[in-house]
Amino acid sequence: MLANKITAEKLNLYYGENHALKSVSMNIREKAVTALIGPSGCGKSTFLKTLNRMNDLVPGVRIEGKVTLDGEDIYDPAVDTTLLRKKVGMVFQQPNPFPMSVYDNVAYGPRIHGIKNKAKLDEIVEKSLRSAAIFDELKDRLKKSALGLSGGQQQRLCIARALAVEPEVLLMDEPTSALDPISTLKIEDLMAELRNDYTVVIVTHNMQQAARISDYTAFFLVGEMVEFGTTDDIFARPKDKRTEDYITGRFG
Ligand SMILES: Nc1ncnc2c1ncn2[C@@H]1O[C@H](COP(=O)(O)OP(=O)(O)OP(=O)(O)O)[C@@H](O)[C@H]1O
Repeated sequence: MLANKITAEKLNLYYGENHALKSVSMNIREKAVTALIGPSGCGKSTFLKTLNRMNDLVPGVRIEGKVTLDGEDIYDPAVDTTLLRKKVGMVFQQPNPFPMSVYDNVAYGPRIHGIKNKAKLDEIVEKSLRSAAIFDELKDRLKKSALGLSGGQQQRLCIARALAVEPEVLLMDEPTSALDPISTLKIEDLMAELRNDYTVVIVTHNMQQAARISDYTAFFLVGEMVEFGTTDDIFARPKDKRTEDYITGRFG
């Protein structure tokens, strides 16, 4: 059994009157891929965003309960959210490179965190692009605009950008849903590599993808976390009838 990296305890989240997360408790294991699955609007993205306090930015949001990272309460008022988001990085559904060069996209985070030395930045940019399996494709285009890349390349660049600040956890919100099948495969292969060094939590609509790439799976339904287990168990031996109905395609 792997160690717990993140623990959510009785987490409730309200967007105004909308009770979007209902007493969700979950242990997210270190250096493993955890997939969040469930029908549209069930709270997967909302839960994902509670893990680096991205929902704090939503007006009218109310959060109760606890989330700990390595045992520390991330909702403690003393927590610096910039440092939290450095540790817990995020990749979104639509690739969103900044309108600047490939190099500057990856160097952006390290620069913000105070790294100015050119040789050090060069090293970080190369290492991050390599980790995102895109260095060879882009090594001759580092000074070119990131907006000229294909969607799949942009998404791997965004992963490199997230890795450049040396996060411990990577949150991915449907990172392949805007990509073609070949780019999707590249990102899935990449995730298999990333699990060696990072704790990865991914929201996916695609159950085959969850089954292929994740070690653990959590099934959400209308704001509740219905079932959590190893991906093998959730797909082959679901305990809850609602999980079984969903994974066998009876609803959703
Ligand atoms: N910023 C927001 N403000 C108000 N309500 C929101 C906001 N984001 C999400 N919601 C609501 O919270 C509920 C859960 O949404 P969420 O996006 O977490 O679901 P999801 O499972 O990720 O859905 P999808 O698979 O369609 O992305 C929905 O009822 C949604 O309308």
